[in-house]
Amino acid sequence: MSNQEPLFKKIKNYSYQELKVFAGEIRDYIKTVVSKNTGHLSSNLGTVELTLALYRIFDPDEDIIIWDTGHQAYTHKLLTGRYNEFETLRQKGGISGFLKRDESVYDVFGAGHVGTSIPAALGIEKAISMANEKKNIVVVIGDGALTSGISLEAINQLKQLGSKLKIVLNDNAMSISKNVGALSMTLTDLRLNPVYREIKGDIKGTLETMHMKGLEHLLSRIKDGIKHTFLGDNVFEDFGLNYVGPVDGHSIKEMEEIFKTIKEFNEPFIIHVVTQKGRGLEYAEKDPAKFHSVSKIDPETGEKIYNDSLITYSKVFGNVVAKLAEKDTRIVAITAAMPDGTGLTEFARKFPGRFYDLGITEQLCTTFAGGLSVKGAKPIFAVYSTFLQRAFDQIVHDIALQKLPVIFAIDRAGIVGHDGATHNGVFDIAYLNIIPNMKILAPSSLQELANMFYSLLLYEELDGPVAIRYPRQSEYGILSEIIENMSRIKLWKWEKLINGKEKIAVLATGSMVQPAREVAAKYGLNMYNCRAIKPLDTEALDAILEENNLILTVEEGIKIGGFGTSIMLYANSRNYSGKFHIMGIDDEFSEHGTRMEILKDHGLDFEGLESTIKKLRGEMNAYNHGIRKDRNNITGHKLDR
Ligand SMILES: Cc1ncc(C[n+]2csc(CCOP(=O)(O)OP(=O)(O)O)c2C)c(N)n1
Ligand SMILES: CC(=O)[C@@H](O)[C@H](O)COP(=O)(O)O
Ligand SMILES: [Mg+2]
Repeated sequence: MSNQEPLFKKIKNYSYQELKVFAGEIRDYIKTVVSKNTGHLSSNLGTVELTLALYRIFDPDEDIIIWDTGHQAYTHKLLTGRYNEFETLRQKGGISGFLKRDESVYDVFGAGHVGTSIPAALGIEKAISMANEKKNIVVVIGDGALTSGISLEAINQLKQLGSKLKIVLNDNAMSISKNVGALSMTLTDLRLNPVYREIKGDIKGTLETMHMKGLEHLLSRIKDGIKHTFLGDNVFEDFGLNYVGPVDGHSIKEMEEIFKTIKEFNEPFIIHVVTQKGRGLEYAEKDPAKFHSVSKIDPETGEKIYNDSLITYSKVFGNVVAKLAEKDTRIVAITAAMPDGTGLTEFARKFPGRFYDLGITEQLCTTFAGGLSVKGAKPIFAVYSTFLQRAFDQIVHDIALQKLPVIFAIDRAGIVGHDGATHNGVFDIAYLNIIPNMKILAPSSLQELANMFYSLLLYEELDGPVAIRYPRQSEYGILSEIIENMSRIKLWKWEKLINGKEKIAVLATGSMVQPAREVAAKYGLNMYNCRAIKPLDTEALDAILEENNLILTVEEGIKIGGFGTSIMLYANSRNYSGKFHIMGIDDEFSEHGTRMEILKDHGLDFEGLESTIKKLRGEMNAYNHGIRKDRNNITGHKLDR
């Protein structure tokens, strides 16, 4: 935890001119660090003035300020004692790119997934009132996050719970891509409707008069005249919130006036602040979605610094399904606000009528896919592993129980790298493995990913849901060749890759096949690509149990409930008497760093796999040698007699 004096104390004395200069410095600093460390660029450039204004009026030592998601809270980090450490953003051992309670007392509620701010703030508000304390509680939430299920569920409770939350709605009309849904249209209306604009013009003057006349006058006006100023009669009023706005999110002065005023009220408010995603950096302003989350870039041009011949699993997935959808008109693709990240942009362009971006609604997407499948469509829900966690019950109750043929394309499965603990997709094997009727596949290469979708979509009669999990990884490959070379594979059969010399079998799945294969080749071990995680290929497994004295399983996922656990249970049911070892991720949350650094921490890189395999092989040989020696001893002893 940082010992630096928090800057939010200092900025209270800055003039507006000094604030303007400081905002420029912050933008430069964010650009410099993010371009070399990776991170969230556009969203953070948009919240600089908003954070400065907020922290001049509300005091993080006195008030409670909760940020949703945290991908836009870099200025918050800079102002709350982490200015120097910001250089280490998202690096191993450095500060997190999201909100983390262990990192700072000012990160009141940890986040990374959207929509947690209003629910958590409501709980905090109730706990404070139980302790007879009084504090201002402020939430900062984006227009995208506002549309997520739990945000709306929480807003629905505000009135009933007598909440006094001050919700700052940071509206940039964007989720990662363009925001979608009716609420986003309402926000556009509020932003653009000339009636509101006109009234907005009144706000400043009215507030000034109100301040002059004092607080009592202010309070007396809240129910009547205030509505004229605070634009009532919109959807938020129905939920018990006083609506204020729209406010210019790049005018510190304008925001301060509003924040100062609403702070005086013991009433719940939504303050509609309009910001520009990517503000102040030309390339980010032009294409905020592209610079939402960036890998290393040239800070001046925004050009990516990467090897052009590497392609991602997401890109192959997206282009493959866009190709296959030409052949089968029943194929439909769904995303929960991640069309770019999941690689579905090409599909959306080619088949707008068969593409659904339903906003940040993983639960809705899952059950919606179920509905589509009931009437003969072939829905593919493309989703990051970590976000699919939100839809566990929908997978169980709506999909698997009813044996509905929904395909889950699970991207970012495994360690994601710099995003860290909130985003690692390490639980999906375990949480899907335990669901009856669920099938799970994991490709070991880009070509195998293409072949899996090809075989599944064009040849397989599905009798229930299938998940295909693949990592946040780039590999060498040429997209056109991968698509041209697509062929039918036996989806549920494991592939023996190496006929070893020893009675040791390595059973690896997905991203772990390639590194495990290198080690197995070096030591002459039997090596299998276990592309089907569930159901197990029991025909192959029976033979493996028969032929080997040591079985090692390797997966990029949590060990408990994972692939290795399934093999162990099966081996146990067959009274396997050989040795068994599971390699995967221990029962802990992994930190941030590069993907390779974190895999190394878990012993899942080449060196880690080699050292475990060498050790186990050594123990095995010593054991066998021991048995032979014991046998010799016994025999010798007998001879002695
Ligand atoms: C549950 C969940 N689903 C998806 C995401 C991915 N995600 C991160 S930020 C974001 C967009 C949020 O939009 P908004 O709240 O408006 O923030 P902005 O970036 O526009 O400031 C999405 C979809 C997530 N973090 N959590
Ligand atoms: C904040 C958030 O959840 C997303 O922006 C996520 O960080 C993107 O991850 P990728 O960079 O892997 O697409
Ligand atoms: Mg937004």
